[in-house]
Amino acid sequence: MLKVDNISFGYTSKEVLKNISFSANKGDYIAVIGESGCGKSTLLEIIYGLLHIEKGAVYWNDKKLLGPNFQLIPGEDFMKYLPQDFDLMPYITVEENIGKNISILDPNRVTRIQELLEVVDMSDFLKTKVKNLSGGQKQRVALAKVIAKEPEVLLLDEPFSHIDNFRKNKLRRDLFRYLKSKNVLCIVATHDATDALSFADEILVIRDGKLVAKNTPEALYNNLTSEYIGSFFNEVNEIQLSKIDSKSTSKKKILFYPNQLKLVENSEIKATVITSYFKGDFYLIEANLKGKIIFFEHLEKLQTGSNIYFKKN
Ligand SMILES: Nc1ncnc2c1ncn2[C@@H]1O[C@H](COP(=O)(O)OP(=O)(O)OP(=O)(O)O)[C@@H](O)[C@H]1O
Repeated sequence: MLKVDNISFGYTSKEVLKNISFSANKGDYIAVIGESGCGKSTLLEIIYGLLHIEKGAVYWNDKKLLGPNFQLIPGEDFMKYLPQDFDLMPYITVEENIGKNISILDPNRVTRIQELLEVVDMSDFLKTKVKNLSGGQKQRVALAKVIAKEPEVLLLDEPFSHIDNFRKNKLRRDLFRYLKSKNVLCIVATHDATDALSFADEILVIRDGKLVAKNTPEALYNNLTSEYIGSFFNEVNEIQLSKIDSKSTSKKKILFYPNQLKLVENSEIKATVITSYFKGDFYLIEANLKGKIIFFEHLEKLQTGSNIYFKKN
């Protein structure tokens, strides 16, 4: 089990991580989300042992990890960390790069490299020099390289940021299935809602260096209590209750997703259409409701300026 116990850290006197605690088990996939600069990469670097912490500690199976001030080479052997600027050697081939993380004494070396390249869908590039690959291809090779060592803990920082949507979905499914089968604990810092919602066992939400929520994807999505968290997954409407309930005089604000508003023939909740955004299966409609911008889903495009009426699901 990995235990992060009350860690705080600052690059300068200003703390960028504050009292972070959580634990995770082998085989878990934990997604770390939060706005840019909130401290996600810093957290991964502390866990891996690249940054020295004065406050708090990180434990693996009850053993306290020493951190960079006590190691000749910073970083733990049983972990692998893939930073945002994936570290590959450009002038050697894909095969040689991945081979760097597999012992030359391993009798299955060649088949392991092939198996890893299959996971990231790069089998055709075995003999290609890394400098001749695109950004997304390099990222896939970098992923194959970090899993080559069969780490017990894998820390990935924005692992699919250079990969097109066309490949991303299959790659995510193949990679996370592979990591589960090997019982690897994987912690991923991500801006991508699908990385977190569809694959994670648990999501950690960081805001201004603090851990503000930790829960399953379903619990976080369905219990919409914070615009900060909800807007990571979808558009979030925040509306004063009295604007959608004529009987209410409450100043209380409620939060809801676009699919929780339904268009009706007539009602007391009237809005004006601003724009319709095509989303594939539906249009996301932006409308003005008594001076407040709201979003809702609708199957057809709506005329800008037309009046519409709602009820809340
Ligand atoms: N080497 C450094 N020296 C000083 N400050 C740093 C350093 N690295 C990061 N920071 C600062 O620490 C804070 C947290 O940065 P971090 O990279 O952990 O955020 P993040 O959540 O990973 O951001 P992003 O999503 O943009 O990658 C930011 O304010 C950043 O400017």
